[in-house]
Amino acid sequence: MRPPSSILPLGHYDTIYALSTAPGRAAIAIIRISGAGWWDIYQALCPNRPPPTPRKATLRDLLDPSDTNNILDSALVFHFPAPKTVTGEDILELHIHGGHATVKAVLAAIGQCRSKHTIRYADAGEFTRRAFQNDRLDLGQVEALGDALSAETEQQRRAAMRGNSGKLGRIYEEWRQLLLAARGELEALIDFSEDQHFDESPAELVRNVTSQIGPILEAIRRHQKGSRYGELLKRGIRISLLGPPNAGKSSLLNIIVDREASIVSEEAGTTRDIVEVSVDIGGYLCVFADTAGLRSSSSIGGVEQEGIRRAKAKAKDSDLVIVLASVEPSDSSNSSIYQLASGHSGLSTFCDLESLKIAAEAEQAIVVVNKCDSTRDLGTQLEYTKTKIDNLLPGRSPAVVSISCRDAEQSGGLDPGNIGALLDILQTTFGIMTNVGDDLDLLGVSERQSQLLSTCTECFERFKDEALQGEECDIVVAAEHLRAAAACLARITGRGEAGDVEEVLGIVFEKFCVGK
Ligand SMILES: Nc1nc2c(c(=O)[nH]1)N(C=O)[C@@H](CNc1ccc(C(=O)N[C@@H](CCC(=O)O)C(=O)O)cc1)CN2
Repeated sequence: MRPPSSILPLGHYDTIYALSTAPGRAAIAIIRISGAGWWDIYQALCPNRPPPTPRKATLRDLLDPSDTNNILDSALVFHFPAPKTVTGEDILELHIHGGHATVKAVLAAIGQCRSKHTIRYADAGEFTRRAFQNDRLDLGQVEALGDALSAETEQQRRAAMRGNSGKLGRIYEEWRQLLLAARGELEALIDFSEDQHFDESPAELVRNVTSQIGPILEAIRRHQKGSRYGELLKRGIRISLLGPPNAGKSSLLNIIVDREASIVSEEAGTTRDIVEVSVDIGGYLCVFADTAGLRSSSSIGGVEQEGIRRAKAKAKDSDLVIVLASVEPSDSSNSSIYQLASGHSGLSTFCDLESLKIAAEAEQAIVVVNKCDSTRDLGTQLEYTKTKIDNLLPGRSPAVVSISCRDAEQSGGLDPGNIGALLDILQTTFGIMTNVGDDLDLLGVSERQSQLLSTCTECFERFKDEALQGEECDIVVAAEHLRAAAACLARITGRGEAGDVEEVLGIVFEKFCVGK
């Protein structure tokens, strides 16, 4: 029988197959086969049966090619004819029962099929690589797919899907075409200026091109902002918990992650190193760094001092700083401790100045006042605390929330220890930190793409510098800057004259699993 699809595959690639669902026991497993060899595989497994109707589920017994009395499984099979498929090639999907032995037997049978096409097990990401090679996806979409596959939180998933539409790739391609056209005009000047009459003088032309790239430059800035926010969602929001020893940093972290993630001890200065814990708060991936308690005292040892140094460095590097203040009796041994407000029965609100200094410089900061136990009446004291913090961090007015780790650990109630309020404030803050405006697609710009956009703007700047020379402007040099800018855009999508596509593909496909 002739294969039902008369359309030849686009490239001359091996036929690849793989288990595309997770290995292990499951109700159903899907084996995907991509390439011209699909027909030989189908015939070997379903001898003398008519081809499946394209894109329709067809029930077939799969037989062992070396012993046709041995029915391997009763499966649903699908044929997706090239080129309108996910890889651009013919695809055969076998939806089989998920038992280990069934999957193993069917994979072994496919491996034994005879064909003039080489049939082999796929490498990691190879189906997606085919999609790229056959122009079904651009590099940005491949990256987004990788992100979608590794998304663990709702916001990671949303950011990944934003890069998936191909819209960004189309925009970059449009810009690239514009630049190439402008470069073409400049080069026409260079090549023919002696024997042809041009409406525009070279200086005028360069000026026109400069005004054409103005809006692109603006758009690039928006894309870079989107990328920063998208990365916050994808790689997680890095949060540092700062405060004096025993303020309750580790307890709070443990309550938040709801597991024993870092050492909790009554002894001051036990969290010497930085413990990083990832947690999903309202769909946002948060990476908490539980740092050594900050205190400046000559009596502390070298190891602890190193811990403090690292804590400060980490805090500078984080996206959000949570300063932990607490309500307790005064600790005279700690010179950097600061009394924010004094209250009843010898209790005051304390914070340390080092933490506040770091918060003053942080991208975002929140102050959490711990040890506000239900037994304490702290209303006015907390009001004073808020006012004091606003005075100490002018223009920042960070959210101040009171909690009690002790209540959270010990008692029931609706929201013991007010932790729910803290989590609400965190979520609101994350929303503000990642608010990219109406054009949500900008969240799909990856870090790699953003770096290329930076290089692209550098080329623009060089072009503009050259253009500013007016009559002295060197057209050859100016055209070269435009070519370099266009090449950056080509490397984003992996199309056009993108030189190092293989290298980029290597990086992008590292994330992929076999079967994808
Ligand atoms: N069984 C199965 N489920 C799957 C996939 C798959 O390959 N197989 N996918 C694998 O990633 C995802 C779906 N992605 C797909 C993307 C494009 C086409 C496709 O055939 N596109 C054609 C025709 C589109 C149409 O019918 O309108 C095209 O784009 O030309 C199929 C699946 C998730 N679920």
